Amino acid sequence: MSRTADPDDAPRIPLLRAEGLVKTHYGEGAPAHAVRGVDLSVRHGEFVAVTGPSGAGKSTLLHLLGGLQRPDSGSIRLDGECTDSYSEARWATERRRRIGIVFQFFNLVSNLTVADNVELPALLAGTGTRQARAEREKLLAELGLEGKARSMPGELSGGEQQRVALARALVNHPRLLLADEPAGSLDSKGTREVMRLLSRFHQRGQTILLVTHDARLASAADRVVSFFDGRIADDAELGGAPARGTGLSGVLELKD
Ligand SMILES: Nc1ncnc2c1ncn2[C@@H]1O[C@H](COP(=O)(O)OP(=O)(O)OP(=O)(O)O)[C@@H](O)[C@H]1O
Repeated sequence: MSRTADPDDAPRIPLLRAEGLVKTHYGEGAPAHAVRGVDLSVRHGEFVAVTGPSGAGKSTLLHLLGGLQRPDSGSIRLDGECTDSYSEARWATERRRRIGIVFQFFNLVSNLTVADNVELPALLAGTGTRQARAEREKLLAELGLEGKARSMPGELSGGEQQRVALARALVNHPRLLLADEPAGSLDSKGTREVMRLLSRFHQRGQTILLVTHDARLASAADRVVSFFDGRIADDAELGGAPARGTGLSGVLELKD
């Protein structure tokens, strides 16, 4: 049965707690044991990078954590609340309200303007038109896209599209931002922009779980979870960073 956390417990309860997650994909060939028993907690305000080689199971893990796929076994708690019995509709609601997601290929709605792409999740979450517009304007200005509100996604560069996707993911002030290879299809300039923005939002308290195969990008996080063959091989706080979110040196050194 799902349990809503006592607000007094909030600082001690992880924002996300996954226990014993297992997921096998059954496709045309042999079954792919993508996630083979993963325990992972993410505290409020953390910036966690999940890194590892191609095929290690990173994206599958992110999909499980965002309710885009269901685990074969194991459970996920959000803010202390068990999600095991969530329906698809409930997960969709949670993704609008508590979990923002950005993907490698942006997944913007191609026939909606930039403004509408960003506003839509706010309207779907029940935010009034005026407030949704205000949130959209604030985010687009913050992300350097104020002149692009009336553009269509196809008229933007990859980096700009990913910033729109980030605005869309953040418009409802989610507790958790999941980012699946957000720089995976960007050049080094776009990569730096996106990583700077993730760090900036993190410094303001945004909890982020970033999936990346790129160790340099992972160094922007304050904790790196190394994934290998469906399991966590290492889970390390990035000690020595002078302050939260400042481990960007590897990213900033990326050359065009
Ligand atoms: N929908 C699917 N159907 C069948 N097999 C899948 C599916 N999704 C993932 N897999 C397989 O599960 C394993 C883990 O894939 P996953 O995409 O989670 O890894 P990854 O670490 O994110 O890899 P990459 O960095 O290349 O994206 C791989 O063997 C992959 O081929």
